[in-house]
Parts: sequence; C-alpha cells; structure tokens
Amino acid sequence: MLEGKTVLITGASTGIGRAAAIGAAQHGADVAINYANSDGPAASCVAEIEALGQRAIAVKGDVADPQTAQDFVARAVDAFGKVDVMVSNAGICPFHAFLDMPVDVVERTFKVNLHGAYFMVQAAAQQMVKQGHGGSIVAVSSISALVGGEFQTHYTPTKAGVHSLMQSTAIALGRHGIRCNSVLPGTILTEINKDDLADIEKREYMEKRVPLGRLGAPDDLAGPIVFLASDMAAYVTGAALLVDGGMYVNLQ
Ligand SMILES: NC(=O)C1=CN([C@@H]2O[C@H](COP(=O)(O)OP(=O)(O)OC[C@H]3O[C@@H](n4cnc5c(N)ncnc54)[C@H](OP(=O)(O)O)[C@@H]3O)[C@@H](O)[C@H]2O)C=CC1
Ligand SMILES: C[C@H](O)[C@@H]1OC(=O)[C@H](O)[C@@H]1O
Repeated sequence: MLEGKTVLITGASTGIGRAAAIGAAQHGADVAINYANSDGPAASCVAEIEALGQRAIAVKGDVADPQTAQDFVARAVDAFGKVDVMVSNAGICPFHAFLDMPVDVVERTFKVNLHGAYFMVQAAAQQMVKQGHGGSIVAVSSISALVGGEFQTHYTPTKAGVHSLMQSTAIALGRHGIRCNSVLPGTILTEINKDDLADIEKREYMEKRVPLGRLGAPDDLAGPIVFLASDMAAYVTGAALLVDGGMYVNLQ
C-alpha cells in the first residue's frame, strides 16, 4: 500500500510510532523516524525496517523545538529524495492532578504535543508543496480529544488541538493535493501509560470499558495509519478515525 513512498514518523522509537514505522515498511515504504531520547530502541527500529528490505534513518530531536521539524524533513529529503507521508505522533502524558499542576508540566506538554505537531506538519507540508505531487499527513490525536481525564487536564486539550489542526490543515492544503487526517487511539498499552496502568484496579476498569474486551496494542494502530497514509484513502481528508475497541461509544 505504500510502495515507493517515503514516510516520516515522529516519536517512533517505541509504542504507536514504532508500530506505524514497521507497518509502513511492511507495506513497501522507506521510513525516517524521529525520537527524543531512546537511542537503542530507535536503532533497533531502523534495523527492523532494514531487515524488511526497506531503507530507514533515525533522526534524534526534540519536537518542541521548531528547528527539529525543519532538520527532520531536510534529513529525510537528503536520504530518500522526497516526503510523501508525515505521521505526527510524538507525545507525552505526565499524569498529574489539576489543582496543583506545575506550570512547567503544562507548558512542556503543550509544547511537545501541540507545538511539536504544528511545526512538523508545517515543515512536511512545505516540502510536499515544493515537490508538487501532494501527500498525506496523519496525526496521532486521541479519544482524549473527545472526552476528559481527571489527571490529563493539560493533555486532553493538546489532543483536541491536534484533531483541530488536521481539520484546518485539510482545508489549507487540499488545493495542493495534501490530505490531513487524524487517528484517535483509545487506551493502548505503551510506555506512556505503563506506570498509570500498573494500578491493577484502574487497568481492569479501563479494560471493562472496551466492548472488544481488551486494551489496545501498538500494532492496532499500524493498519489504520497505513490506510490513511495510502492512496486507498485518496478521497479521505479532514477525517478523524477512532481506534479504541469501541471504548468511546460505551455509555452503558
Ligand atoms: N498509549 C495510549 O493509550 C495513547 C497514546 N496516544 C498518543 O500516541 C502517541 C504515541 O504515544 P505512545 O506510543 O503511547 O507512547 P510511547 O511513550 O511509547 O512513545 C512516545 C514516543 O514519542 C517520543 N517523544 C516523546 N517526547 C518527544 C519529544 N519531545 N520529541 C520527539 N519525540 C518525543 C518518544 O521518544 P523517546 O522514547 O526517544 O523519548 C517515543 O518515541 C502520543 O502522541 C500519545 O499522546 C493517543 C491515545 C492513546
Ligand atoms: C496515556 C493514556 O493512557 C492514554 O492517552 C490517551 O490519549 C488516552 O486517553 C489514554 O488515556
């Protein structure tokens, strides 16, 4: 589904981004991954993609810095000659209560999750417009764009923002043949919620909320992301796809 395409993915050393990177390679893409800290996992992601017969590079950089986006796109173009797909995925969720939320935790979460997505999407779009043959942008938002979380008051607005960013960029970039969509994962077992879900009572509660009967795995996102990235979704833009095992619709 992605034969001959160059796919860029932020935050792809672990979790959903990594699964999407490997999924893209399984579908024939060359892949550039961005990550912040995890050198070993980033290198092993590259090795896994190369073992599939595709090309891959890892570029370290903090998405909160707008320059990282310019550098990431430039490095991908140097390596592969073009950018066809940007998956904006990097994110953090340091769970914390609202009333004593530290200012720096709020600011950092906004900068990584929302500013980071904004500047990555903009840098990829600038390159796609220059190339002149369209492209696809997929942002990893969340079920949390639609519903709240007591310990996520700083996080859920960033995910609503990412969802909104895809709606507005779908309009701004449609004339260039660039499609912009988001995926809205439910609760997926990754590093981001390892500590939170170590609380067995909470984990069982979250599991019970899912009609499909289990929490998600990173691989559950790979297919939907590859689909939205691919030409199979040629007439899909401005859309938001819940990938949550049915959690959102489960009132009672
Ligand atoms: N897991 C879940 O239940 C859900 C997750 N999401 C979203 O999915 C996305 C991926 O998270 P997930 O896979 O769960 O978690 P992980 O913690 O496994 O992955 C996060 C990834 O983002 C990278 N990252 C973190 N901060 C930065 C930064 N400042 N600059 C560049 N890269 C960074 C990490 O790199 P490194 O390890 O090198 O720091 C890592 O590759 C996030 O946007 C999250 O909000 C949405 C809904 C549900
Ligand atoms: C990190 C959380 O477990 C995860 O993040 C989200 O976006 C979902 O709402 C889950 O709560």
